[in-house]
Amino acid sequence: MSQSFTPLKRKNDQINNTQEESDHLYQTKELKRVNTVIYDHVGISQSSNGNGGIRMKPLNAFVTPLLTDLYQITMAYSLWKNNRHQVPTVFDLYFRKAPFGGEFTVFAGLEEVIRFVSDFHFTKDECNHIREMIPEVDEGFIEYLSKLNSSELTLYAIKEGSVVFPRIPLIRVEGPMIICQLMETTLLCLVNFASLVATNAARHRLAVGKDKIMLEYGLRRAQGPDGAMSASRYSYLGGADGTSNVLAHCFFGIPIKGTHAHSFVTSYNKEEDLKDRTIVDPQGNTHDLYELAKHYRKELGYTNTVLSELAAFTAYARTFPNGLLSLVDTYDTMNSGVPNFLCLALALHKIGYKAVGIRLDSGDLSYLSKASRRLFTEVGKKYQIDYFEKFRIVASNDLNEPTITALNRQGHEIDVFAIGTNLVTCQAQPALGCVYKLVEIDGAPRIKLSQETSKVTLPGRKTAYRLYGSEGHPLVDLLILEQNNANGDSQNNQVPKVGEKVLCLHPFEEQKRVVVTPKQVELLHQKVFSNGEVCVPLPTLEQVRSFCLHEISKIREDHIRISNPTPYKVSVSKELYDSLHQLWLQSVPIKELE
Ligand SMILES: Nc1ncnc2c1ncn2[C@@H]1O[C@H](COP(=O)(O)OP(=O)(O)OP(=O)(O)O)[C@@H](O)[C@H]1O
Ligand SMILES: O=P(O)(O)OC[C@H]1O[C@H](OP(=O)(O)OP(=O)(O)O)[C@H](O)[C@@H]1O
Ligand SMILES: O=C(O)c1cccnc1
Ligand SMILES: [Mg+2]
Repeated sequence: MSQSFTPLKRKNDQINNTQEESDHLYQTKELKRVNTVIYDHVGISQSSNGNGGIRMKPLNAFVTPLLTDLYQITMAYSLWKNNRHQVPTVFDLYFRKAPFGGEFTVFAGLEEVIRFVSDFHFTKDECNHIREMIPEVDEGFIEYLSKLNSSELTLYAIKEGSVVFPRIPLIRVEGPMIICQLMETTLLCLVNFASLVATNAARHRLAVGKDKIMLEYGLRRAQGPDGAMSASRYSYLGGADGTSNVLAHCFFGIPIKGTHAHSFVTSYNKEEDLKDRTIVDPQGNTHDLYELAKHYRKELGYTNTVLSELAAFTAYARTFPNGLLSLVDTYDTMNSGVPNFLCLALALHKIGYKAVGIRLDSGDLSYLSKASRRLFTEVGKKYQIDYFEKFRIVASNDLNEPTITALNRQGHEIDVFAIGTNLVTCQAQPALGCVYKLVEIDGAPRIKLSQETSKVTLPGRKTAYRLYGSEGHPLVDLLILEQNNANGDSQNNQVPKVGEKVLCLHPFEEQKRVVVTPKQVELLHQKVFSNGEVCVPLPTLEQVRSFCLHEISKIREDHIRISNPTPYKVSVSKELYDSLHQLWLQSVPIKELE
């Protein structure tokens, strides 16, 4: 391979930006500016490449056909050389094991997949790069690539935000071998991290509980800028209520939240650093806020609190008189931070404003949250101010699922869990293992064998149904073979029906089988892309998040609980079971013993 390198610039080539961004994009005025500066690929555009359909662009400019492994391109070249490139194929994208020792996964990343597929084409620059990388390449192949697009691809997928289980194809890709194969790495890259983060967020959400707020604070610890943007987006999808990431707010419309850092407190070294102590009340009268706070400090006997901290809180309160949320652990949470906050809360109250609360960022968060709440209630009672006992308590500091579970066990008074590192880096499991496997070629099912049964692929063109029980919970996901009729339309064989018994078999363990009489049957796959066009309206991030939370609420509690969850049943129809095992037998070479 040649080592020469020409820097690549991918512009808004070949696309006439004749249509403004459509409503489904995350729009705010600011957002559009950000889009054009940072992500020059954003927007829906009328296609100019002949297929007449709507094309969408990936939100991230790195998402191009070259965001792939070299072997995809060398294989593509070989397929073309050997005239195998047009052979019809079917590929499944699925995972084998749910992450974090759990039994469920939240499927995310589909919108980016659809955008990537819809925009799929090699620019002139990219073709030149391929020519540089493979000097022996035939010019005919480069010519072929320059005209290649996704018009012959068809994608079926489960809805983004769905709760999904092992072995069920999340996406089924159909089309000529060359283009299906060229999808592999990029699609996996787009689905794996997105689904991992969404699942991580969903699990943290379950730990935190419905009535509490969960914020994502991970930007500084994320895996680079792209990791951070994806992490904020998919944490929100999976159940976070907001982020501290400003660009994610501007770009995706995620609610933005924040407090202040220790440096803001330590930057005040002495009282005199607070040059202006005054504040104007809602009626327009000026008060000395700092003196007023010190008055309460004396009245309450909090004489040992750190005055420079009180000065810092005053400075913040002057800036945001109705938004004071103080970080209270810089010097001593219970002997300085919380009392100082209360002095300012009283001063603000006196002149017609309301403080918001505190953030705890170290120490025993159970004990400190309870002790703070006690003090809020005590002072609130003393001065007969009702809302004091409800001051918001935000907790941060390396929170993760086990810590949150421990806090729940011990009891706490935390209202908001702000989670950074563990949420965005998925420290408990850094990758999801979605794979992309060939399951049919030229109409014939294909199988990939393995010593490990779990790695054997399920051959053939399959679709999935979710069968629900009488209590409204999903009982089992069932994969059945799908066949094409003479028109090329799909025809479902043995489709499960409400009220009719269905035999559901474990794909590899014959003795594990159940008969289900579903109360509701849900088709999981829908056609999302065909004939060069996106076939479904893309929901907003907000809609996908609501859908995700609703789907999680439908799953039986024991499947999603944190410790020792019950495995959810993923099964195959009798026809698929027979086809799989027949193919398996045919494919295993018979060993000869001597
Ligand atoms: N009640 C609790 N039960 C279980 N874990 C807790 C509890 N309170 C806090 N934690 C967790 O314990 C860890 C404490 O962190 P660490 O040992 O670094 O101390 P720290 O409080 O941050 O001290 P420092 O002030 O030195 O930074 C954090 O991960 C925090 O989330
Ligand atoms: O702990 P995380 O879940 O990653 O949440 C984000 C952390 O980032 C901030 O401080 P930083 O960690 O930068 O400094 P600190 O630990 O000294 O507070 C914040 O105060 C949190 O502690
Ligand atoms: O706003 C905050 O409190 C914040 C944001 C990011 C990281 N740590 C804290
Ligand atoms: Mg920290």
